[in-house]
Amino acid sequence: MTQDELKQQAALRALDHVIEGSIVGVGTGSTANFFIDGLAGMKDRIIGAVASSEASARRLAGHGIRLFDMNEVDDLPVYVDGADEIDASLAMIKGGGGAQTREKIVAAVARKFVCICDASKKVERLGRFPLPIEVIPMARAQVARQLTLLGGRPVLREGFVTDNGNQILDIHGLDIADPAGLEIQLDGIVGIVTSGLFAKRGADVLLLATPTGVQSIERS
Ligand SMILES: O=C[C@H](O)[C@H](O)[C@H](O)COP(=O)(O)O
Repeated sequence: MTQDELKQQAALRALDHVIEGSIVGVGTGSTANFFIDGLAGMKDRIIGAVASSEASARRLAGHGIRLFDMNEVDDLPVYVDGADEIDASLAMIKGGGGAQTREKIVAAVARKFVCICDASKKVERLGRFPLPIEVIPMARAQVARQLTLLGGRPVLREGFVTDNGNQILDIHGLDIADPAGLEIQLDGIVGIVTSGLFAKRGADVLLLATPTGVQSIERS
C-alpha cells in the first residue's frame, strides 16, 4: 500500500467523527486534502467548514462546501488535520506546509482534534522533523539567535511566505524532551508568531493508517 493510500484511509475514517448539521474545522496538507475530498460526499449533511489555510479554503470551495470565517463561528465540534510527527501523548509537530498559525487557532476553538496520519508520522520522540516556526520578518534574525541558544539550527524557508504574510524558520536538531515546556518557552520569544509544536493542545484522537488497518488511538 502506498503512503498516499494510507493517508486516504486515515482521512476517510475521520468522516465518522463529523457531526451532521455542524460546521467542520478543516486542516491543511496532503492528508487533509483527502479528508476534504471525502467531506464533499457528505456536504449536504453539514452546514459548512472553517479552513485553516487559503489552499484548503480553495479546495473546499471547489467542492461547493460553504466556507465560514473563524470569527463567525463560536462552536466547532471537530477539527480534522494531519501532522508531520506525533508522539504517544498525541503531541505533534505541524507546519510542514507553513500553516500552523491558522491551524492552531482553529484547533483552539474545536472541542475535538482528530489527527489523521499514515504510520510513518508516529515517533517515540518529536524532533527529527525540523520544527517550523512562523516569524514576523523583521524579527527573523533575533528569533534565529534565540533558537540557536536553545540548541537548534534555524534554516530560513527560502521563497516561502505564509498566508499571514510572514516567514518560516525550520529549526533542525532540537532536543524535544518536553514538548509542552518547549512550546511555552517558544511562545515567550518576541517575534515568534506561532511554533509548530502542538502539545498544550494536542490531538484528542489519532487515526493512524497502517498496512493492516486504521488504528484509533485516544489521548489518555
Ligand atoms: O502546515 C501544514 C500542516 O501542519 C500539515 O498538517 C502537516 O504538514 C502534514 O501535512 P501532510 O498531511 O501533507 O503530511
